[in-house]
Amino acid sequence: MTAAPRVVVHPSKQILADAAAARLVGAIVDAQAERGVAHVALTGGSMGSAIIASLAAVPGRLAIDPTRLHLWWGDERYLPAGDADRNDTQNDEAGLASFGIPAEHVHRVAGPDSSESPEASALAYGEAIREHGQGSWDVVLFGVGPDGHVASLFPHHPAQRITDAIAVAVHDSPKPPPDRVSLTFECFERSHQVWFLVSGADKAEAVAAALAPGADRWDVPAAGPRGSDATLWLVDADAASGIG
Ligand SMILES: O=C1O[C@H](COP(=O)(O)O)[C@@H](O)[C@H](O)[C@H]1O
Repeated sequence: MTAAPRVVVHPSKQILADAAAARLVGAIVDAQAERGVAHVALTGGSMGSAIIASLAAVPGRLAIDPTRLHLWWGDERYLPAGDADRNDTQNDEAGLASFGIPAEHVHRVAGPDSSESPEASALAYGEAIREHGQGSWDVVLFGVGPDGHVASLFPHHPAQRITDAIAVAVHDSPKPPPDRVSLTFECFERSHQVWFLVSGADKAEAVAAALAPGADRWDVPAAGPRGSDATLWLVDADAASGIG
């Protein structure tokens, strides 16, 4: 059973980031109270870093026990560690380290400097997720591209159709860089909460398409993921402008 999408519109990108950060603190604190340990999948892109930056200003963040929080990425660009175009680098630059989470709890996807191929990196990441044995994600954060992509799952891309795998190598990405690693839809399906963080008029068409009745994830990947407890579209007014 999954939760139907619920849309929450915010006046601006900054208010969206700030409100989503406060909501994330609450979700992590609740997960730690209910399940002991919280596992959160972060996202790259503009909103992925905006929420990290806003988290640093949430007073309640001190209610989070950083030793019982594990951070992962829903996808990563297959680039060397520290490369400016990596999602984790951009999240680091937004202030990730300020939360004092043990480095071994920040699970980074291996790049070409430490893995033989995107396939080997995807396999290793999947193994790491399996080793942590978490039954499901407490929160998965998604940005949404103008084409409706989420993580590195793009419209009509064969990586969407990989099953029986936690993570997949993505080649020929329509958005540079061409090689990436992404968690699969099958992996994302094991989520308590799925949140789509979307800002900007350039995303309005994708938001409307993903929320349209009968939307197919093959055409609009953002139509796919849903949480068992909540599926939230946290958007600003510009991104919501196409919703009927
Ligand atoms: O390439 C990517 O794009 C998406 C969306 O990014 P945005 O800047 O348009 O919000 C992002 O969520 C994903 O992690 C990243 O690899």
